[in-house]
Amino acid sequence: MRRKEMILITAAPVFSPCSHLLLRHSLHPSSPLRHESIHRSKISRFRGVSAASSSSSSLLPQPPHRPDKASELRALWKRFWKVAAPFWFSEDKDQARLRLAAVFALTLATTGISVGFNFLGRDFYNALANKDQDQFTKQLLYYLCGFAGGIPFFVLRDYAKETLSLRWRSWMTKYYLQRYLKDQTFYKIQSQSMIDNPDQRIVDDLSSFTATALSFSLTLFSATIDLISFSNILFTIYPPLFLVLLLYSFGGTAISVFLGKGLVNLNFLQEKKEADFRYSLVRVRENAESIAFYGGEQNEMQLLLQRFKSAFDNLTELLIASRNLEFFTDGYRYLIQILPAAVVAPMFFSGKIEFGVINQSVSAFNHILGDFSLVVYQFQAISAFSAVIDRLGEFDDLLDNNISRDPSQLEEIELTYQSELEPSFTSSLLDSNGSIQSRQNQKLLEIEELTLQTPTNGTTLVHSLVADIYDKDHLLIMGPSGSGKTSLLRAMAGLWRSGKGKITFYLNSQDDFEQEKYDSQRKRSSGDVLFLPQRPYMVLGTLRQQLLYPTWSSTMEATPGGSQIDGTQFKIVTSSQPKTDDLMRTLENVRLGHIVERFGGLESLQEWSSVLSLGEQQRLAFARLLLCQPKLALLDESTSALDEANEAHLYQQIQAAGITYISIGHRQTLTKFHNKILHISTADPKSMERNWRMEDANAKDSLSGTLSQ
Ligand SMILES: Nc1ncnc2c1ncn2[C@@H]1O[C@H](COP(=O)(O)OP(=O)(O)OP(=O)(O)O)[C@@H](O)[C@H]1O
Repeated sequence: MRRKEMILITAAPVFSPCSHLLLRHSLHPSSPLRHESIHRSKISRFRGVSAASSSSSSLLPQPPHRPDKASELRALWKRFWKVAAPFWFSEDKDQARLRLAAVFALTLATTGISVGFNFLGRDFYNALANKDQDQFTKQLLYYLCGFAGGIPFFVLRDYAKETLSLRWRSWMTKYYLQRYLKDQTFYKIQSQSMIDNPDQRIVDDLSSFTATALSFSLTLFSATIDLISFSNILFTIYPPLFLVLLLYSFGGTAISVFLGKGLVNLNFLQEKKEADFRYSLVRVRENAESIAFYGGEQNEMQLLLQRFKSAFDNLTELLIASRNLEFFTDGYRYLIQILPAAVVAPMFFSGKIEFGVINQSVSAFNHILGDFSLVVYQFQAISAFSAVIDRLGEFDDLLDNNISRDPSQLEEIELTYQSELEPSFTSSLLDSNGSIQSRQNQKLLEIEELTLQTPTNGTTLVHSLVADIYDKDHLLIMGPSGSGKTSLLRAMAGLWRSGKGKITFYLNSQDDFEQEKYDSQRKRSSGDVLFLPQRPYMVLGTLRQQLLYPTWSSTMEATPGGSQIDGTQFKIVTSSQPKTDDLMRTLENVRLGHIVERFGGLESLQEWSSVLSLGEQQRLAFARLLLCQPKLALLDESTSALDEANEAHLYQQIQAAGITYISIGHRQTLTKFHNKILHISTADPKSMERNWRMEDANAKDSLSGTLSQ
């Protein structure tokens, strides 16, 4: 529900004799308001069902069974409160409550002004009917003064409401983003298809929630005040008119609920189909090069048209259904204009009331009917709002980690970070010129009896892995495709917890350990561990930002409107930011110096994943690694797109920088940059045998191995 609707319900019947036309306009198919209603409407029984990405919808949990309407309403109210409450108890609560009080006060004032206009209207028409020119001029003046004094209250009420809604949205956006990006929740949601379209919930649903929640509360408030003020007027004029009004509004509500029930479902489907269509277009954009190489335009065209047609067909049905409903609702609205006049006219004819009272009763009737007919007028908006509450409530539960873990899963991998141990172990390592040296090193990583499973179906990938990684150890993980190499890195990064066993990192940064909650995200972002995926992630930004990612980021700005969510959680705190010279030198070190000139400097803004080759992107990722200088680097086939000479060069660079690394790779040429090799074979689901073997990279004979591949 939007601003225009609020005015229509509370003020329009008095301000304009053509209020019904305005009201009708707000629900006209071409009205933006109506469009939004149609576009967003869904029903709560569809909770949990995808509203956009068709690709994920089938994986989503089925909607829970709802026993009856009363408990459904209670659950909806609980969800509403859970989503709405935090802002009003946040650090910004004083400002928020003050502003809310101002909005309510202005609403009260506008209702008072409406009542005043109701009486002005009566006297105005009485003067007209009595041909009393002096009185008429006086009333006309009063009316004009009333407009001049009253209109600012209506405008200010709407402005105050909109700004409060924006403030609320801004706070909630930050609140949701903070939890979404915390503890890799965004990754769990995506990789396990927990809910559909979190992005849509953060952008559209939050915006719609704050605006509608505020509008609905104000509408209910002003409807109650209106009801009290105008019922009195109407009752004083003619009590039976009040009875007619009650019958009319309750009957109208029941009929429109009955006629409109199919519409809600169609609205829900419309949103999903439109989102599917939009999603296919986004995929064409994202995969433009692959599609162009394949020459797959025809297939894409067919798919796109198919999805559009599906949306089109549904919209056609929806328009027919809403047309049928409008036959009733439009009639309902028009009849209001003559019904009260028809009821009180006999009293006017018999001289019991004056002419102006007819206008007054029409106006009061309109007001009260508007209050009683909220369901008729706002049918689509109410159902859309209940769906928004459901979607946000579901998201909120997930972000609170209430449903992120499968309760049937009793065990999970334990991932801990401890301060570093005293150097106590002598390990062998390969130095840059290829000879083996022995020296005392610190243990950086310990893996104890790790059994790793896939999160969605619990397939075991690795059985009882035991491994120790010491400072300057370089481990290469090898194995057939799909055996679980990347998944092992996922477990080390804390992304996957399914399985059992223990992974312990021994890293320094004593200060960090004083913090109460110490999570893997913080550890990794503190620069101790850096992960390089096979396909490097290019952020949206300049070349400088590419190089600084993810170790250094710009400080978060204050929330608009002054709300004070702590934005520092994701601020990355490490050593001071590298200077331009360091960045240039590092680019030279990874043989990318030429791109600075090619793209016009470090501040150049490009779509980097498109303008750099995959090999160049992998070199850029190594530049990040060299700048960040982590204690431990996890490299997932991060040189797969490079020629052997470049690959060797990069490994020499990170060895020279003293970085300990664990790599995944298929090429035999990689072995010379590692001193340990972990061979993983595809796990046999029927066997509990270990499916891995650790060996010294220099014991070349054992590379033929005994493992079945
Ligand atoms: N989110 C997931 N849910 C369930 N299974 C998954 C998931 N992600 C990956 N898998 C499965 O886990 C297995 C191991 O995947 P992983 O990516 O670790 O293999 P890999 O050894 O790195 O393969 P490659 O060498 O081809 O990159 C695969 O069979 C894959 O299909």
